[in-house]
Amino acid sequence: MRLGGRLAGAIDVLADIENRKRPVADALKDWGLAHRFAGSGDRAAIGNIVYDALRMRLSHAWLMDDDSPAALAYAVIIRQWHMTPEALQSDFTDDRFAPPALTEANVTALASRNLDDAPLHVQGDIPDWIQPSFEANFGEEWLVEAKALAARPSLDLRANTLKASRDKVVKALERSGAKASHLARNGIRIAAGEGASRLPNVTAELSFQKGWFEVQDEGSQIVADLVQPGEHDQVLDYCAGGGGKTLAMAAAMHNKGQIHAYDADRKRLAPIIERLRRAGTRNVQVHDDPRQLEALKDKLDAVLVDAPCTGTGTWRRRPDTKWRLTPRNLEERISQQQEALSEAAAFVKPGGALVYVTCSILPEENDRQAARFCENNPDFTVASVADGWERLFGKDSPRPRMRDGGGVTLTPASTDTDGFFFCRMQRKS
Ligand SMILES: C[S@@+](CC[C@H](N)C(=O)[O-])C[C@H]1O[C@@H](n2cnc3c(N)ncnc32)[C@H](O)[C@@H]1O
Repeated sequence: MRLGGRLAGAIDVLADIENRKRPVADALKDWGLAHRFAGSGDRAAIGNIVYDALRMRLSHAWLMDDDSPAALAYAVIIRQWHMTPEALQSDFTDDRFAPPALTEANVTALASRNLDDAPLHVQGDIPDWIQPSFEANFGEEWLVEAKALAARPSLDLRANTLKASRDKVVKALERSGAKASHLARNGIRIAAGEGASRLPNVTAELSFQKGWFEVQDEGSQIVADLVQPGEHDQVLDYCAGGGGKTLAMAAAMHNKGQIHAYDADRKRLAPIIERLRRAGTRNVQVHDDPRQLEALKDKLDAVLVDAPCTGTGTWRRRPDTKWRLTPRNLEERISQQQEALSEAAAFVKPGGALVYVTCSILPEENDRQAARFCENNPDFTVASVADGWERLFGKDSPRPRMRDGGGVTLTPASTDTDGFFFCRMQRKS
């Protein structure tokens, strides 16, 4: 397929997502099934246009004075893939699969509008109602943070040191452009490509089947590292889900001590079994019934609550969720977080730690939750993360946003990772 056919395909997918309120992955998959002649390169290029359009939906629509799927898709090629409207039109003249040309109104708007004149939330490509939360969290830097959340993310992997060193994994994935990450100790990064370029399917590699590495954002690796579980510790991962953090902690503990992995949702927990097997993990017990945890009350050195959240820190990877999020969703997540925190706290032994993590960058879900928890549970106080950060990642490493309150926020703009919040609350001895 030439660019015209790919652009037309992306317009169909964007229309499907909008009309039927469908997840991006489902809409892309259906398009692929209905167009079996399209090769993997075509499908990847269409996916790139769709994801790029959703990441910068507001600013694209403002500059085109049009939020139709066609206007958004054209804006991607012109603004993000750096082709001029003239070059595009000449490329499309003999392409019968190309979409209808840009409208006169689009061309005029694009030539005359300047994004500096747009409302600030449009410049930052975030929903208007969430701007005050960004301002509260990042002060004058909020627009920089918002813009960084609209960029394409890299593909991040974690070397599973139970089976292979980071060097060994980097070598195995050399032809994919894999390099050691700057921050995470076992992190490996494959840079985001530009335009139609696609990321490699690393899970098809033999080295993945052998358990040498996991796909995990560097931010997620860093927060798991910051838990700093000792080799003889008893740890509970209370919201273990598919086990991303459990696996990272199990390797950091050198397969020693004990991790209990629990999740209230059995379906989310299910994939952990196969992942633990592939990783060669021997220090994890999986629990899908809260009654199995009864005997652990007041006994554990560290309890991790990787809480359900709005996922605002992962907007680069899941840009459709940016536009679906509502104030009501945020309220729901806040109350689920409070519930999970108060349930999990019961397992922390005197002198132990309750670790609170989200993949959100909103203060309502982060510092404010930690502060509220400590206010209601005077047995717990927030501990500083600064020393641990230096010890783990070095003095000169990029710094997350640290607050006086003790929690740290990782962001694409500060640490070049997904957005994550980490806070350690120590229980009195
Ligand atoms: C952010 S996800 C966890 C991701 C996982 N830790 C990882 O690293 O792959 C949050 C999880 O919390 C679980 N959850 C929500 N409320 C819970 C509760 N009260 N008790 C236990 N798990 C809960 C959800 O089912 C969901 O799987």
